[in-house]
Amino acid sequence: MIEFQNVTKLYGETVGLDDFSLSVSEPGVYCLLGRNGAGKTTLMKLLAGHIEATSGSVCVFGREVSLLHSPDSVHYMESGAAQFNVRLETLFKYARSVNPGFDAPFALRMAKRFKLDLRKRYKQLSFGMKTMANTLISVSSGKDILLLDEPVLGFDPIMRRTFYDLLQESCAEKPRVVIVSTHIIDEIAKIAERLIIIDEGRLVLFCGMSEIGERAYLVVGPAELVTAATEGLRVIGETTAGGFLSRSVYDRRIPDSDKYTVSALSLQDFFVGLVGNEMEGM
Ligand SMILES: Nc1ncnc2c1ncn2[C@@H]1O[C@H](COP(=O)(O)OP(=O)(O)OP(=O)(O)O)[C@@H](O)[C@H]1O
Repeated sequence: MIEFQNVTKLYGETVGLDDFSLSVSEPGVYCLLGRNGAGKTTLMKLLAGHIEATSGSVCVFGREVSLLHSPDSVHYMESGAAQFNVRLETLFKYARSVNPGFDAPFALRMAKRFKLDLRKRYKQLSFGMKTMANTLISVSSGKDILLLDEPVLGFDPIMRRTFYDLLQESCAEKPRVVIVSTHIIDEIAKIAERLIIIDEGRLVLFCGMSEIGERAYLVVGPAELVTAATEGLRVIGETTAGGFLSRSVYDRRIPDSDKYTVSALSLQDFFVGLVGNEMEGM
């Protein structure tokens, strides 16, 4: 479906992606994580054919993507790019006329759930509502590959919950690849099936969410016992307080013990441990 092969994207001397390879072959929700400037938007723009790789290739359904061949199966709306001066109802009609696959009934259902007033002009919407309108048009696009760049930016917690429910409903109705980039990590963790982490333009991790649940955990207890129990394992973060050591581990599980506690690591803590510590050379 999607194939990045040794893709490097340079903006002058700045690295957007660096020898990046990734192969996505199954539908599902993919959570794309990376720090600011890691290359998430660059990845999406390359996939949508909005920019071209400096070297390497990007293919969608076996066809190489370029500025001249942007894939019809991909929907991507650059955040902040749109400044329509029309009512939302007109915008939906427009979306339908340029894309016959646009699922208008679903878009209307979503707008109702989001309490979005379709008679309002796009320009008059609040920041969160504009994101909502963009997100809604994207999810209703009917395309096989959806790229959602910060789709819940400016949403209140209730709207975010509504969005995740609707995305799940939409994917159940029509399975497809949905790549979601967000900094609100633990919320997307609840619905994503797979995880892509990039850092400084490079792929750091690509795995199933269940693997994180199995292999990422926290061990807390007396320092010498925790040190011994986690010896040889990949420790991605640690803190000490009063003779107690707390270690975040990404490796095989260790057995439970009454000498220390082993508990689940949130995706956010896992991400911070993995990427934050690597940046500091751990
Ligand atoms: N048009 C551009 N011109 C110059 N440099 C750019 C351009 N677009 C992106 N970059 C640089 O490429 C790198 C990756 O940027 P990108 O926008 O892909 O990151 P991101 O992961 O989406 O970040 P964020 O989470 O902050 O949105 C950054 O160093 C950024 O400054």
